[in-house]
Amino acid sequence: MGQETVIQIRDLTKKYGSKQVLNSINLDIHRGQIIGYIGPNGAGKSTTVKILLGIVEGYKGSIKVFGEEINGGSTDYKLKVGYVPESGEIYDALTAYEYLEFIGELYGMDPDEIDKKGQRLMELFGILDVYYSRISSYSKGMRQKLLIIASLIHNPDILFLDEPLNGLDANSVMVFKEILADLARNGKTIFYSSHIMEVVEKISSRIILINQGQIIADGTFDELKEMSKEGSLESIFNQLTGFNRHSEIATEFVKAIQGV
Ligand SMILES: Nc1ncnc2c1ncn2[C@@H]1O[C@H](COP(=O)(O)OP(=O)(O)OP(=O)(O)O)[C@@H](O)[C@H]1O
Repeated sequence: MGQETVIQIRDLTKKYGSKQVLNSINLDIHRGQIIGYIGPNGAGKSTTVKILLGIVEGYKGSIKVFGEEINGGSTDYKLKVGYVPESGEIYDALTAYEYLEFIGELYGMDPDEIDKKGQRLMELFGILDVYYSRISSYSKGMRQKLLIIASLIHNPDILFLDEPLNGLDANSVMVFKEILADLARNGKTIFYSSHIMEVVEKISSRIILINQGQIIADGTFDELKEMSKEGSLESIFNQLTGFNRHSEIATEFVKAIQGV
């Protein structure tokens, strides 16, 4: 597969007002990698992803996707990108059929192709029976499955996932993890943001840990283990982000609830 760079980030810096949210991020992401992008709440993960997607502007530095600077005006690269947002902004009043037609057409797909593919993917996820039902009637997991299908319907080369397992049952999680591995084997690049360390540890070919807007670790799970001498990704995460007050905070929290 070689080392084809699909995303190149140089000195990416972003401020909201006077708050420095990203502080000189440098990254080269290669074709076929599954990047586990992790970090504490507020570290800057979503901001990075939204900048890469062209949703957030006003940053400093350079970002090239497939060799092209993304603030250069061309939005062609967006056709090659899929995105599962953390909180699904989804049109409740539409049916899955209507929603997928809408999304697919934005990507320039043929309506019949969208319909055929949409039905097949819904069938494989076990939700074909609600294809013509309004999304407002869906369970949480059904909505998540639809969001995943919508992000993949145009066969993107890069996939950004923000807590994609939200609401999925254990069987669906297993299927989805296999899908990600298969996609990566087929040369797709996956940017996976999550707080579920056991999953990130298992599926990622490379883990990037961001803290206070800076990359503080970047490597395979084995390399991170070697670096920190900790066993699980959860404990590596705690150690590298300098956090060891779990019990103390929990005790104080329970005391505060009880008013003591
Ligand atoms: N639109 C905004 N205006 C002002 N500040 C923002 C905005 N969006 C994000 N921030 C700030 O930027 C910082 C990084 O936020 P971001 O959403 O990137 O974090 P994150 O790593 O994705 O966190 P989480 O794990 O909680 O989702 C936070 O301090 C947040 O308050």
